[in-house]
Amino acid sequence: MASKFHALMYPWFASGHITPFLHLANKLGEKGHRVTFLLPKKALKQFEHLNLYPHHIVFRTVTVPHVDGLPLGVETASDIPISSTNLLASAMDLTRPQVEDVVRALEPDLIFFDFAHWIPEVAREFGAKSVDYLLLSAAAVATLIVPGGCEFGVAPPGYPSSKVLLHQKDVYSMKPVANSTEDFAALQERFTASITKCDVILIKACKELEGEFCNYVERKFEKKILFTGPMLPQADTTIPLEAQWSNWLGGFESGSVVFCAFGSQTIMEKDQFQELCLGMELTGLPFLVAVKPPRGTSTIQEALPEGFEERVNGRGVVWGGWVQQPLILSHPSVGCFVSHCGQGSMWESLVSDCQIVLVPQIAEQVINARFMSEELEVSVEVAREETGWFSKESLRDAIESVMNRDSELGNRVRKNHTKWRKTITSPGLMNGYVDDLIESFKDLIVHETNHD
Ligand SMILES: O=c1ccn([C@@H]2O[C@H](COP(=O)(O)OP(=O)(O)O[C@H]3O[C@H](CO)[C@@H](O)[C@H](O)[C@H]3O)[C@@H](O)[C@H]2O)c(=O)[nH]1
Repeated sequence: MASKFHALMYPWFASGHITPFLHLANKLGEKGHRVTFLLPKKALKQFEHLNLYPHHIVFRTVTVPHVDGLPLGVETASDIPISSTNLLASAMDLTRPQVEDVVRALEPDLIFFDFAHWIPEVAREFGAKSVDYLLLSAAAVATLIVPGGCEFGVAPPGYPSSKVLLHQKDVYSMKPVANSTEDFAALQERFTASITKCDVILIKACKELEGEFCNYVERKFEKKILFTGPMLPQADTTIPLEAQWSNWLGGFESGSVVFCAFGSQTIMEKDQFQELCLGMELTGLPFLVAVKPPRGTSTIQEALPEGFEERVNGRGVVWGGWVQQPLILSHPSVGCFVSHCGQGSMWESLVSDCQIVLVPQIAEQVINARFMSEELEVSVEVAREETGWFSKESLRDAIESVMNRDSELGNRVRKNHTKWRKTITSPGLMNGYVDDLIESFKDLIVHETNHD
């Protein structure tokens, strides 16, 4: 083969997926490889600025067909509650003829995917190799994806941790991802088919951080597993933080502001959202909360607790739209990040200087949060009741435990966080992983696939 390859990327229609696929595309583009990046029409505007190598990375759009049950015009997961994932995934399945046309015309060497479980068949038909890119921590793959999985509270033989487990009390986190058991089963089948049929599994994990989990996953799958290492984006210096936030944050002392965001998909129940606001108020600290309006409301304003705005006026803002999270996390005034621990946010929190408080929403985020809090000891997880509810007091206590300068726990997580940040940002580590990955991809392209 030529020394440079051509990869097609077709990520799940969600910003938590499109963004990290683009980070990988940039690493390949930086080394001179070509990438054709497929995404829904509406998503193009939101993501094209993340393409740092336009000479090497070219976008193509697909039209997302309508599926009964989805509101008209829906193209990405941010437009729907997470429980409707299966419907949008069915719409993605209907794009297969469009994808086949692109593959037929462009003849890529590799196709990267995650949700489109039929990609391995398409790839094989047109002589490409398929890479299932799992945007999950190795711990989440070990507990939720490997054959057999994990029972509540029980570590299977050889599983590397007695702490990073789901327990009966986490059952709340299993509910939001599907409307019914059939939907849940359909999603699981999708992942199993992807893993079984692809040529290689690529996991967005770093052996320095999750070594034992990486080893466990490698032992459990009967196929080649690659790890991306710290797939950190290059800082985008072309777009500064919006003035409204840099001005507002600039009015507070260094490290004093609590920033809270729950990713692109979380929609909270209204009472839990109000409790979150009240917990922020109880801390007495300045805060910026950027989350979607809760279920059943169309604006944040209509959902706020009684009298809240007047009481926190000048020190607290609750915002219902998108903010530039990485830039906010690197603002000197921000000292604490209250996060749902989606994988993108997990990495962004690790490379930031902020203290980390975790409020996971779905099972995979619970595993990430346990890994961060119990194994690495870089964060604290907010305590929940048996019902899954978290109180304003438990949120306040968790924030105080890391923000209080005299707190032993706060100092411990700060010290551990500093150590891990240095490890994952150490010079040469990321580039070494990228070079190894590229060699593995080249090997894959030249060798015959040896499974059916
Ligand atoms: O106002 C916002 C909200 C989010 N982000 C960014 O959006 C990304 C969010 O990604 P992530 O933290 O992974 O959360 P989700 O959007 O919730 O991601 C989905 O996809 C992830 C990757 O599979 C999973 O780990 C999560 O559980 C799943 O909810 C991050 O880069 C954030 O910086 C912003 O820039 N501004």
